[in-house]
Amino acid sequence: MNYRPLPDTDRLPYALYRADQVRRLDRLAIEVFGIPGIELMNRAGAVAYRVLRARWPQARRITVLAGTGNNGGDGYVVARLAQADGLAVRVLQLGETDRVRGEAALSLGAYRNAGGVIEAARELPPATDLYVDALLGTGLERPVTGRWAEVIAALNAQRAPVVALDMPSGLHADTGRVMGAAVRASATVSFIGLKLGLFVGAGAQYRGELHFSALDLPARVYAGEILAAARIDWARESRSLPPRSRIAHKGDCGHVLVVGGAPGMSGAARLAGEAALRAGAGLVTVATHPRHAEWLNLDRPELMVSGVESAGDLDALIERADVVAIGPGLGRTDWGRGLWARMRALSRPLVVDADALNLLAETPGCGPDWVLTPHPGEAARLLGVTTAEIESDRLASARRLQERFGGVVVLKGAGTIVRGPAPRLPAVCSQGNPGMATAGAGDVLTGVIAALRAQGLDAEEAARAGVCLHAAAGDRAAHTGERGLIAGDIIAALRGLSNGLDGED
Ligand SMILES: NC(=O)C1=CN([C@@H]2O[C@H](COP(=O)(O)OP(=O)(O)OC[C@H]3O[C@@H](n4cnc5c(N)ncnc54)[C@H](O)[C@@H]3O)[C@@H](O)[C@H]2O)[C@@H](O)CC1
Ligand SMILES: [K+]
Repeated sequence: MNYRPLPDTDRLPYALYRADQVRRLDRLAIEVFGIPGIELMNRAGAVAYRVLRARWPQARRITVLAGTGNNGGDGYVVARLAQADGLAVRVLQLGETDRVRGEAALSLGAYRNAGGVIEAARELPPATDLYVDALLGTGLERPVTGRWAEVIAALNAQRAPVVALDMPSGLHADTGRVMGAAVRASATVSFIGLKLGLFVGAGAQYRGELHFSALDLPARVYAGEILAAARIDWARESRSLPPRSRIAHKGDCGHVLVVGGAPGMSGAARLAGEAALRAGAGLVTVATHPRHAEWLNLDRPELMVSGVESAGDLDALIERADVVAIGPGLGRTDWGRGLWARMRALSRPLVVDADALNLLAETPGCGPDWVLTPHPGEAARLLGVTTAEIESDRLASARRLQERFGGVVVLKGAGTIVRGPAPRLPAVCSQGNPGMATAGAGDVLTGVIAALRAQGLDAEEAARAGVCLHAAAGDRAAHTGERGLIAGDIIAALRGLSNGLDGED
């Protein structure tokens, strides 16, 4: 992922918080642990300044865009430090400085006492090497409009790097929604707690390279706060993968049955099957339409294939399988409908994807041992809402899906969410890239989750690990470029990653 550790910034933590929670942590640090607010602000500004100096050491002219809240306060600290270092600094203010209160006012005073000047933000200076976005942080409370939106649009239209303090201004800290306009940052330096909105919604699009500092707050500040979600990545989730027994035989590594591949859509089932093999399943059978059953595994003979005319043909196959992945290329004709109807009636561990989800949307039901893997469009059909509604609060959408359909929900998209039954924390995957928006990538994920489930992980572990393995494999495949990345490239990266050979991207 887009993260380079720098001195003075911690490795990205796994805890994600909402804005109200981070405010509570702030308050606790100040009121209970006695760290003055201005001290926190000075630390925040200092960390951000070090990040920008380390990343853009050649920048001599720095322009700070400041709002009237504490985010602006952090910005004045950066301005003061840059000025003390002999850089050419301009601070452009949005909103009146006489509205600046509290710690931000102290910070403004310190900047002015050091000879700093504040200018009204009329237009962006034509020559600047770097911008600091200190307009809005977690205090964003309404859509960005008028002059603020114009300044943000101008910032996004120019070419100099932009370092956002705490959050890219205009990005909602809880949902990652763009509130009218948002700063497209080159880097974001976030403080105290990582905000959910940096990882869900448009977060990945707007945050740029991500840095974090807890500002040296004692661990006890965090002890009482239940996370809003956990960030997950392959480095961490790979730990749930059991080591292979030295005396394993193929039956010990699980048997996955993939059900799908209506005429014209055999590739989807084939991709899911091959992905399951590469993610370590001992045996994989593809149950598919008889029309192409004979040639489906011609170039992948390790896959077993069974042509099924109708649901009755499935029974013997189900008997031998540990996990069934149903949906890739299933279609919605009588053939696919019959197979889905048979599968949903059985209490087998299922991974439900693609057309099986569309059929589930037609006749809703609930399964305790299901992993559902909808993309936003399928999620919208399942909940009877629009895709835009799903996307406007992805975490809430995943919760509603889980409550309605049971099992574990994997809501795909940038920042894939894994949501098991409460009180388990929702998880947000911080790996993956837009190259993975390609035909068949979802089929690969289905195969991977089924393979991990078949190797003994429970539904939620398999969903979390599967999402991260798939995303890390996509990142690995994207080393040679996102454009033109195909599902087979993701499959090709699975094996190395699942053996710990290239665990971190
Ligand atoms: N002691 C603290 O509380 C610390 C706060 N920190 C910084 O403080 C930030 C939070 O500060 P605040 O709570 O003051 O909030 P912000 O500075 O994020 O913004 C609040 C101000 O912006 C205005 N505003 C909100 N939405 C707007 C919109 N759409 N258009 C125009 N104006 C809008 C509000 O009226 C208010 O004046 C954090 O993101 C972080 O950068 C850090 O300095 C660490 C310590
Ligand atoms: K900001």
